[in-house]
Amino acid sequence: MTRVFLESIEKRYPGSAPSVADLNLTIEDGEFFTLLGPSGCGKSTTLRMVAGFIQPSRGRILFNDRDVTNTAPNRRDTGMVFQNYALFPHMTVRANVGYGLSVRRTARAEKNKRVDRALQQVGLESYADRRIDMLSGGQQQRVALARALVIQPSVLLLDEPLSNLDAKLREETRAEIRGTQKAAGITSIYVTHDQAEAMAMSDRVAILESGRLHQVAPPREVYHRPATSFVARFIGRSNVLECTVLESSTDTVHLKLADGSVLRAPRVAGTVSGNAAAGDTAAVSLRPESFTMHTDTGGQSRPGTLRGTVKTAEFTGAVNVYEVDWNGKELVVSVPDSEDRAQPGDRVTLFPHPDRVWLVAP
Ligand SMILES: Nc1ncnc2c1ncn2[C@@H]1O[C@H](COP(=O)(O)OP(=O)(O)OP(=O)(O)O)[C@@H](O)[C@H]1O
Repeated sequence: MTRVFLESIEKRYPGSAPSVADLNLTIEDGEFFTLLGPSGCGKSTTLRMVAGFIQPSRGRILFNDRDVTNTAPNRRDTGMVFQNYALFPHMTVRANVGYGLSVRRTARAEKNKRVDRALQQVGLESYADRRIDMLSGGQQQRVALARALVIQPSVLLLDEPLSNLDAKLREETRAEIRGTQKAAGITSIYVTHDQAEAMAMSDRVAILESGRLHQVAPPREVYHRPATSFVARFIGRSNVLECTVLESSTDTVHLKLADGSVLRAPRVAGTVSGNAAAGDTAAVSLRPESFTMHTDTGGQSRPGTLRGTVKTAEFTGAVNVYEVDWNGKELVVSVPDSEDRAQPGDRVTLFPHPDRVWLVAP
């Protein structure tokens, strides 16, 4: 039963901007929590501070009420899975998994019992006596997971564990890791730059950029209610457009786009829209699938719509993806395939669904 608290954590290397700046996070007991962001955003540095390999320049790290900020890595009670597995290739699976217990001088019978259980947890019972160099990459990564689980850590730390696997194996292994973590109920912190992986596996995701935290939320919320334009663009695809707030009522914000079109967005307390006031400049995120699209029949523009010209049309199976030139900007629109397909050069009217118009911090 472990909650992890990061309190005002900063990591600054001499002569450069902070790698991690004023980071506050609470990771709940049993949670699968992911640190997500592009290369260099500070996710590995954060994970390594929790492991104890890197000392924060400022702030505290707590496991429940135990302050571990100055505790040595081997006394923190964490298990770690690395990108490159870090296994002993000439030793057997059993010897690798049991290594941490041997170091801790665990009695042989107890050690065997725990190794068997860990191998069972990752589905590798029948490989116990194989040498590591005779396993596939995915199997090696499962051995690395078993080795971390066998010491029954309070917190499991995983640093891009799937990035050496090919795409298909990565998808299979992510489901296995997630299943094993849930069954074991261990508080876990996972680092990845792959947003699809983060969305598929996590209870909650923290999105970092240049050492700064943009948002912490469950995957669906991050997708449908991104806090900032960076999150809207980094998670899936989005059309992010500058706008001005015209007025806000109890549950709706009216906004004006660059071409003068007026859209309505839901007003939700605790988000950018909740604080929107007339005259503010903001940005609006419109996911490609949040539109319906019709071939333009001319006449006056209707309120709440955008008019543009199709530049490209791509059939992808279930949906057609269009690039639409709107006011000199390229919008991506994804609509279900139908008889009424638009062609490049067609004038179209886009109807954003009012519930899917989402205000974000610029
Ligand atoms: N030992 C160091 N000395 C100076 N700067 C460092 C050091 N280690 C990391 N950094 C810098 O800190 C920032 C964050 O690095 P970090 O490795 O945490 O990023 P990351 O998000 O994990 O990236 P990646 O996905 O590429 O591993 C980067 O700008 C990096 O250059």
